[in-house]
Amino acid sequence: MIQLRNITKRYESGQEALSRINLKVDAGAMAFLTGHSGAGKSTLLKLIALIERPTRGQLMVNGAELTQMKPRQVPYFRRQIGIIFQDHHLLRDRTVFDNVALPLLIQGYSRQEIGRRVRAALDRVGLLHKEQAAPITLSTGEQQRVGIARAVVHKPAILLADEPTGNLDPELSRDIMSLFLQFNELGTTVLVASHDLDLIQTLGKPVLQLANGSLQQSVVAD
Ligand SMILES: Nc1ncnc2c1ncn2[C@@H]1O[C@H](COP(=O)(O)OP(=O)(O)OP(=O)(O)O)[C@@H](O)[C@H]1O
Repeated sequence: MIQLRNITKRYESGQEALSRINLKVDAGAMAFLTGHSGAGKSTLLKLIALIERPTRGQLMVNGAELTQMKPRQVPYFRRQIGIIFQDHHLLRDRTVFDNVALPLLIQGYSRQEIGRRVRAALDRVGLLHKEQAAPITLSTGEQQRVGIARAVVHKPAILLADEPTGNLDPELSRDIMSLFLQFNELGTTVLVASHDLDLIQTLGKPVLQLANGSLQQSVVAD
């Protein structure tokens, strides 16, 4: 599903964020990505989502070779991916429903299909009763769950999360991680970057260690 071969990423500043990374994540597998601040976790997720391009190496995602992908193909490629950030980037002047509907509106779904899918995604994160609420009236954990609903509403094959529990207390962090485990159970390939070693080591999934742009374990089987 995801395969990196000898991937190096050097930013224009000259900073080498990743050095000759090899990684294979099977379809339907789940793993956590950890490492010190600046180790390259966000960069690795951005390469897989084609937010950044590698400097060298080969990167295959769901059968596509990303290094050769033309800019006009990128939006179609991204439909296979859901991304969750620590700061969930919700639109403050729209309801919860509208925030979650956004990816489907962009992809041209019918109003009826949007309603059905948005409610299914909100139900899955336990927030169906908040569909007409403004994001600002929700707790931080609820806002993060809206971000997760928005990331999964188009049923992506791959879910990427960058420090999704960074602002949450231990109990809420565990709830959020359980949601990712549930999506994985349903067949989604999931990669979560997290500093929270105490939590992620209890979840029964491989923990990949990035250190100074290098990765130790490199195969994640389903
Ligand atoms: N857009 C950028 N331009 C230049 N350098 C960058 C850019 N983004 C990241 N870097 C550098 O690349 C290295 C890896 O950064 P990255 O954000 O991937 O690490 P991280 O492991 O996610 O860190 P954190 O846990 O602090 O979020 C760092 O040295 C960072 O300063």
